[in-house]
Amino acid sequence: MSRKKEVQIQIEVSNEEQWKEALLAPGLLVVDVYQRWCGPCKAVQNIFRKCKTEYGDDLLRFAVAEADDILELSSLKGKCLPVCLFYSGGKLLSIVRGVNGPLLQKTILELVDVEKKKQQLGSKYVPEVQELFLDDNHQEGIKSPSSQNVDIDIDDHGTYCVVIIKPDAVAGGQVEAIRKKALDAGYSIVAEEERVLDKDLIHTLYEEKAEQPEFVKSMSSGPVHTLILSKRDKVREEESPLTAITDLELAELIQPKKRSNYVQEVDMGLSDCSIEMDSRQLAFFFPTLNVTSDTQAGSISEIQKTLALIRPSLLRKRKDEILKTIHDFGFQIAMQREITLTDEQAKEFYKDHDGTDYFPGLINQMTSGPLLALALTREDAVLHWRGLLGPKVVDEAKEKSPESLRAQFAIDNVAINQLHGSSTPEEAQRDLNKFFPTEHTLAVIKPDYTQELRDSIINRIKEAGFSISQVTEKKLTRDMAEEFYKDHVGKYFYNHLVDYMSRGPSVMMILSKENAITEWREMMGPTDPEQAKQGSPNCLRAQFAKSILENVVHGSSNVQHAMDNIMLIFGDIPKQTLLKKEK
Ligand SMILES: Nc1ncnc2c1ncn2[C@@H]1O[C@H](COP(=O)(O)OP(=O)(O)OP(=O)(O)O)[C@@H](O)[C@H]1O
Repeated sequence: MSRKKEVQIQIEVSNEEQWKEALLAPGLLVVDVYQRWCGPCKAVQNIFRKCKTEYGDDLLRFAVAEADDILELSSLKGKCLPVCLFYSGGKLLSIVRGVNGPLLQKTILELVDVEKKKQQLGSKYVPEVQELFLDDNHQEGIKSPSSQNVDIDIDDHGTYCVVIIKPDAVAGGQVEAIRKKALDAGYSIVAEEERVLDKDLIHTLYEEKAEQPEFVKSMSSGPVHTLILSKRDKVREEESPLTAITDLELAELIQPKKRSNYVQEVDMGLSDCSIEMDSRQLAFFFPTLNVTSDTQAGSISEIQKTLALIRPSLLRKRKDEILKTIHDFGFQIAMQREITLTDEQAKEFYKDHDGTDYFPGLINQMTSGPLLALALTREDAVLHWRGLLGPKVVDEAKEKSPESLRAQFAIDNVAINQLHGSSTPEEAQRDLNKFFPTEHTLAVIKPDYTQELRDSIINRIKEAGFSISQVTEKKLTRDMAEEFYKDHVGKYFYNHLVDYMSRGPSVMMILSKENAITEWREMMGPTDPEQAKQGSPNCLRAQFAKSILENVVHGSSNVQHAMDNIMLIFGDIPKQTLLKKEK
C-alpha cells in the first residue's frame, strides 16, 4: 500500500553554516524553532503549506531549526514553543509565539508584501518594518531604526500588559479590532491565545469576583482571547510616537466607554508589579512564556505544590521525555511515586466524573498499569501546570492547542488524555494527600550526644516540616540493640555497633510527614561522614558524625523497617497517637 508523500515544505537547518546560508538567501524566511523533545510543530507546517499555496512564490521560504543547534536561537531553549521567527536579508523582523494560525498567516502576508515591493521598487522602497533582536531572556527587542547598533533591554525598562478579551466580546467579533488598536498604538503582541475557562479555573484566576454568579457565567460562556503586549520605556525616553501611551490609555483605546464589559487590562509593569492576579493569569494563559523572577516581582509569585499524574500508557512509552519536559518548564519534582491503582481507588479519585460517557475509558486507562504521581513545585505551580496541559479532550487539544502537553503527549488510538493536574490549590492539597499520605519513620539520635546537639537536631527536624509524633530518651539494652541491628549480624563492625548503641541513652522519635522515610534519610546523609562531606556537606552526618560507626543519627530504610522498629521501641501504639505533635 503506498502512502501519499507530502512535499517537504521546510528546509532543515542544523548547523551554523546552514543557518547563515538560509538567512542570506533572498526573500522572506520563516523559521519554526523547536526543541528535541517535541519535534517540529505539525500544526505550523499545515499553516505554512496553506500560505505557500495561497501567496507563496520564490520570495517565501520556510525552515525548521532546533534551538540547541544554532547559537542565535539558544535563548529560546526551554521557553515558549513553538516560536516562529521571520527574517529578511538576515534581519529578524517579527516573532510569533504559539500556534496562532490567523496571526501567522497575517504576518506572512504582510511581510511577503514588503518583499514584493522591495523587488518591484528596488532601493527606492524603504519598508516601515523594524528590526528585532532576541535577548538572553528570549524577549525580542526593537533595534532602533536610527541607530541599528543600540539594543534596548526589556528587562530593565520594559512593560507587559495582559489583555483578556471576555467571551461576549470574542463572540461579538471584537478581537481583530482590539488587536489592531493595540498594534496601531505601538504595542507588539508577545503572545496570544484563546481558550475556554471552566468554573474551577475562574475561581482560581479571579478569587474576588468568583462569588458573583453573573461574572462566572459570562466568563465561562465561551472562549476568552488573551494577548500579552509589550512596549519599552527607552522608546519613551527617546520621545518616539509611543511616548505618551500608558496602560490605562491603552485600555481607553481598546474600548473607550464600556471597557470593563469587554476587556480586563492588567498592568504588568516589570519594576512595580504588585497585583498577585498578574502572575496567576500569566502562569495559566502563557505557561511557556518565561517572565523571569527578577522581571516578575518575586514576592508576588507563590511557590506552590501541585499533583501531576502521568497515566500508565504514557509512562510506559515516553517516561523520560515527559520528565525532561516537566523539568524544562521549571518544575521541581518534590515527591514521586509509581503506583498501580485498583478499580476502586481510580473510581474514588474520579468520582465526580461518574456517569459521564468517558468514565469507563478513564478508569480503564487509570488502572491499565503503574502510573506516576508527582508532587511538582514552582511559582504558581497549579496554574502553570494546568496551563501547560491544555484542553481536556485530546482531539480539541490537538486542534486548538497543538503545543499543549496533552496534544504533544497524546497516545495513538487512546481517547483519554495522558496527563492530570489539580485545578485549584485546595484540590492540589487533597490530591497530594491521596497519593502521598503521611508516612512515619523512626529517627534516633545515637548515644553520646550533648544537649546542644540534641536541640539543634530537633530544631532542624521541625524546620524541615516533620511532626514529631512521639519522642522518648531511652538506653537500649544489649538485646534490644542486637535486635535493632539484626540485619548486620556477622559483619565485622556488628559487635562494635551493638556496644555503641547500648552504651548510653538515645533520643528515639517517630517523625511524621508525607515521604518521611526518604526525606529523613536525605537529612541524615550517607552512612560514612567522609563521603557525606564530599557529596552533601549540609547533612547531619557531614556536620556532626565522628566516624562511620559513630555517625550520630539513624533512620528507617523502608516502611516495613519503620514499622518493625517503631514497634520495638514504642510498642503497639494506636495510629491516632502518631498524629499527636510534640508541643
Ligand atoms: N563499614 C562500616 N564500618 C563501621 N560501621 C559501619 C559500617 N557500615 C555501617 N556501619 C554502622 O552500622 C549502621 C547501620 O548501617 P547501615 O548500612 O544500615 O547504614 P544506615 O542505614 O545509613 O544507618 P542506620 O541504619 O544507622 O540509619 C551505620 O549507621 C553505622 O553506625
